[in-house]
Amino acid sequence: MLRPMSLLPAFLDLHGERAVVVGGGPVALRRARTLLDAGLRVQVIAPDRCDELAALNTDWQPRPYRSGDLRGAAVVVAATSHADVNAQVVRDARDLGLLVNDASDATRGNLRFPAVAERAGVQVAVSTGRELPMLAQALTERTRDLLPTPEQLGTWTERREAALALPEPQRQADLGALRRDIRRAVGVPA
Ligand SMILES: C[C@@]1(CC(=O)O)C2=NC(=C\c3[nH]c(c(CCC(=O)O)c3CC(=O)O)Cc3[nH]c(c(CC(=O)O)c3CCC(=O)O)/C=C3\N/C(=C\2)[C@@H](CCC(=O)O)[C@]3(C)CC(=O)O)/[C@H]1CCC(=O)O
Ligand SMILES: NC(=O)c1ccc[n+]([C@@H]2O[C@H](COP(=O)([O-])OP(=O)(O)OC[C@H]3O[C@@H](n4cnc5c(N)ncnc54)[C@H](O)[C@@H]3O)[C@@H](O)[C@H]2O)c1
Repeated sequence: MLRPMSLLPAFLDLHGERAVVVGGGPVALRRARTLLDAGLRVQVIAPDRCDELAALNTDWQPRPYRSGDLRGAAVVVAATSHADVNAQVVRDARDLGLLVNDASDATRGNLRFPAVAERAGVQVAVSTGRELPMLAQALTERTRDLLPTPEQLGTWTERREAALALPEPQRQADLGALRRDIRRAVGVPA
């Protein structure tokens, strides 16, 4: 069993960077979708791939993994059905100082994938610090209905910017009112 540990919660801007996903099954598919949604260019290296993965906009190399495949990548996912291949991918990625996720043994890599609820750029991501993906999934499902609409977000952003431009004490007063409105909308005490 995976020893629970707290990880660094962080959101990475990797738009335009290259990701290499080794493997072409359902797990590689999930990771490829996540990486594409975050604006990365995704290369898939696998002798065969599932139909849904074929439908995505990736650069597919239809062959087994070779050391050297990771040059120029920012993020690497090892998601083959062979633990020894995944281990080699992780070693190569770590030698290059890259972010790497090992689908067969999360503790070997330095990158875990959270469950995510998202609307209009607001993202709530859950990691359980262990392997309980169904809990992470349930918590983000519960959160989804709390996410504001794009219209609410637009109004709140404009109110904040307007308040920041005001002199004190009006600035603090307007920011306080905005904070109360947001907390009420999300259902937490003001
Ligand atoms: C959140 C999400 C993100 C994502 O994957 O993109 C995610 N798993 C998701 C789905 C999912 N996972 C599994 C199935 C069953 C069907 C299948 O086999 O495919 C399904 C499908 C489903 O449930 O729909 C099985 C499974 N998962 C892991 C193992 C252990 C192992 O392989 O050893 C096993 C096999 C043993 C078992 O059944 O437990 C391990 C991990 N899964 C994690 C994340 C990380 C821990 C997250 C945490 O707890 O914090 C970690 C450590 C991976 C990592 O980050 O390295 C995504 C939900 C996305 C959403 O919201 O829709
Ligand atoms: N982390 C998770 O959420 C999670 C969930 C389920 C399974 N897993 C683990 O993830 C791994 C992949 O699961 P899956 O269901 O997608 O597997 P799968 O068997 O459906 O697919 C494996 C893929 O690896 C490719 N492959 C095999 N040898 C390769 C090589 N040498 N180089 C490149 N590609 C190669 C195959 O062509 C295939 O596309 C397994 O180790 C499984 O235990 C992780």
